[in-house]
Amino acid sequence: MTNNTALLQVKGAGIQFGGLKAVSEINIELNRGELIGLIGPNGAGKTTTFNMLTGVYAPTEGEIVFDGKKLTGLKPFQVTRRGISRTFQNIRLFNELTVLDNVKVAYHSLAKHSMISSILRLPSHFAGEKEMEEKSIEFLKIFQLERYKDEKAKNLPYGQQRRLEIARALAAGPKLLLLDEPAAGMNPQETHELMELIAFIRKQFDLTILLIEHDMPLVMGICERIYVLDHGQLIAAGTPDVIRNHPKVIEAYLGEEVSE
Ligand SMILES: Nc1ncnc2c1ncn2[C@@H]1O[C@H](COP(=O)(O)OP(=O)(O)OP(=O)(O)O)[C@@H](O)[C@H]1O
Repeated sequence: MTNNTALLQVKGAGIQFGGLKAVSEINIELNRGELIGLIGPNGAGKTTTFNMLTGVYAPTEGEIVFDGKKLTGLKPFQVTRRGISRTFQNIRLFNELTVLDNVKVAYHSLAKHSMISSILRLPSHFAGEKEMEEKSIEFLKIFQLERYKDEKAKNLPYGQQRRLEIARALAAGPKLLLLDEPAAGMNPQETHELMELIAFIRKQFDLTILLIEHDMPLVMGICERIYVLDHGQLIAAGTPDVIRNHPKVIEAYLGEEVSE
């Protein structure tokens, strides 16, 4: 099925590492404004899919089209500029930088003032810096992190670090936000707050969101549709109700429990 309004089209994309086909000919289509889940047992190929979408790995088959243009072959920074931001399964913050600087770094790539004006310390540089700082603080407020702005990122409690990572991804001004297990390691209260926050930023920033998550209540509770990967293959796609009762999905997850 082709959809001209789709923001992202993954067309038969896959990747092979030596003899291992980590992801095989998957088709994913995200419409603008959707909040979609990507689930599957350990090692199913979820993070590898994110890595293909963000230019970390070039697919060895198929192609990826984003916002009407081919994405395949672009470098990660080019993908970010096209409008895709992500968070990582293992939090990747600049630990020694302050909370505020972590957001400013992301915002920097989009700032209007140039490197030359920064080096020459032209007035336009300072105007740009000020604007960048103000906007970064706005992001921190949304994530209730403003009071930590001068703390080093590494000193934040774990749940707050996860929120900071999302704030930083958002500061890059994406159209598509990829969240890799954003609730990992959070307690139920933090997870609940995170769900509300994800729903809020989606509306506020007109985002399309693709979410990898092992927390089933979270995925089932907020996603409109869900894609399921197993052994690098897409085994099911549909609404939470369809996925909950899908025989292949039940089998894939039973397999995981047994092997664990
Ligand atoms: N750079 C790489 N080189 C070789 N194999 C890789 C590479 N990256 C991923 N793989 C393999 O691809 C498969 C899929 O891994 P991936 O991390 O995408 O799974 P996942 O669904 O995200 O799992 P989890 O839920 O455990 O994070 C695994 O077998 C993994 O070992």
